Amino acid sequence: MWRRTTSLSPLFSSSKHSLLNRTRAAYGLRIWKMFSSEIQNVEEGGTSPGRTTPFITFVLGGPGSGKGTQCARIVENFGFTHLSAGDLLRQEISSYSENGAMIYNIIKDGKIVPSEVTVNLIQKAIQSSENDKFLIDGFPRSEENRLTYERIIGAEPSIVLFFDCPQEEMVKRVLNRGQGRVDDNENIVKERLKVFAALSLPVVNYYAKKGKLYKIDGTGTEDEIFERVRPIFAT
Ligand SMILES: Nc1ncnc2c1ncn2[C@@H]1O[C@H](COP(=O)(O)OP(=O)(O)OP(=O)(O)O)[C@@H](O)[C@H]1O
Ligand SMILES: Nc1ccn([C@H]2C[C@H](O)[C@@H](COP(=O)(O)O)O2)c(=O)n1
Ligand SMILES: [Mg+2]
Repeated sequence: MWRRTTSLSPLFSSSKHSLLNRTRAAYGLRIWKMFSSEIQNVEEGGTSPGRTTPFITFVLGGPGSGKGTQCARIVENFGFTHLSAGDLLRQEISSYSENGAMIYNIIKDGKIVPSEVTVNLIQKAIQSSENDKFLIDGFPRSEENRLTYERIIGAEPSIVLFFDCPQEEMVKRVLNRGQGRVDDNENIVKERLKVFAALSLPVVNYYAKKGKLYKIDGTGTEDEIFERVRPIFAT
């Protein structure tokens, strides 16, 4: 069953104690320890020294469904830090890191990079940020991605957004993107769509069953789509 954006549960509470309870439910011990000084403060009823427990939103959708575009709007309006798994991987390629060549060879074929590589990049990015609200865009792309994240980070997302868009529209957007991405061509976009249907949709269904999924109609203008997203984050 899909969660509808019209029946929104409050995502951000003004009460520190309800934040504590909600994040306790959502996060496992390892990520909880990363933020332990703040937790102690909240439990003692003290004031926050600037860092709170993280609120993590996974952002899912097929290639060209508008994840990156809408994440930029959420960042502008709600102060999240945007971590695109694809961008983190592309940075590894452009910095000629140890895994760069391997990542390039996988991305150029529209396949999925080994989960540990991607999760380690996400973990580093979270740890090096001062923010406590993250959009993790394009992740998890597979059940294996999801399970590896849970194993390494020891946590689950607070919520999951899914941009639902017809294939023809996604293909049109990808082919018009004009950013010179090695995977933005007709053959590879077809492969990415197949990978999305076979490996990513099961993850979408998993979070729907857990009641964490917000399915958003990804058609229309960027503004129209953002007006569907806004109520999810508005207090
Ligand atoms: N509502 C929209 N209508 C038309 N074009 C759009 C819309 N939203 C985004 N675009 C354009 O479509 C292209 C793909 O959008 P975006 O990069 O946000 O998708 P994505 O889901 O992040 O894709 P990928 O998974 O391939 O990174 C971009 O050129 C973007 O400007
Ligand atoms: N969890 C992920 C995310 C991305 N990749 C690889 C494979 C994708 O085709 C490519 C581009 O990602 P995008 O920018 O479209 O989100 O990056 C992956 O292997 N695993
Ligand atoms: Mg993107």
